[in-house]
Amino acid sequence: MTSSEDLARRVRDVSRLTGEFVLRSGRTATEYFDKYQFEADPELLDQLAERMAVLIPEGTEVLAGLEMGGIAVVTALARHAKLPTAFVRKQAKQYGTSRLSEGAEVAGRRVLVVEDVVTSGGQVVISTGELRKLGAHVDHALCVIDRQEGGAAALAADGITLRALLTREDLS
Ligand SMILES: O=P(O)(O)OC[C@H]1O[C@H](OP(=O)(O)OP(=O)(O)O)[C@H](O)[C@@H]1O
Ligand SMILES: O=C(O)c1cc(=O)[nH]c(=O)[nH]1
Repeated sequence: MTSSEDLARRVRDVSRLTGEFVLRSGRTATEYFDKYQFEADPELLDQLAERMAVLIPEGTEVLAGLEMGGIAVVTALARHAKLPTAFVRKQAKQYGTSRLSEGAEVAGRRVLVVEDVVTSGGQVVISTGELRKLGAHVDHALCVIDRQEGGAAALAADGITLRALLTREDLS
């Protein structure tokens, strides 16, 4: 099995970019992890998912991946966890089923929010709020990379405990 250090190195090698980046939160950064690079490599994504599966809190009934990068992660994770999966849009679909959360039913179930990268925690807080409005019980989120920029604290303030496979420190 690949060591944790080797896995972190592979993620860093394929996804770490330097330059000037505007982030989702509006912050600027000189370092950016292009998650689509590790998500586009099926072997690497599967190894990440295998490691993340052991971090799933006991009692989780549904895995909910966030659009867009979180969808690939949650799909890979579900293959290891054998749990039903929901795919959470940023905006409800404007036609057809009009759903914000597609796939597995979240109402009344213990839902784990699955994300690729957490920076400020803003997107997880927004999507968790929407899942809770749909009746989901959310108290944990799991991500591939925690950039360690206040996301865990922002989530904690909203009653969400963040678990991360890798931190920015692991990738430096
Ligand atoms: O913790 P935050 O400050 O909210 O930032 C992290 C969010 O930003 C990125 O998403 P992005 O907007 O790039 O969306 P995408 O997955 O649709 O590409 C990332 O996938 C998280 O959703
Ligand atoms: O905060 C973000 O928007 C963000 C940071 C990062 O490193 N990677 C990413 O995809 N989004």
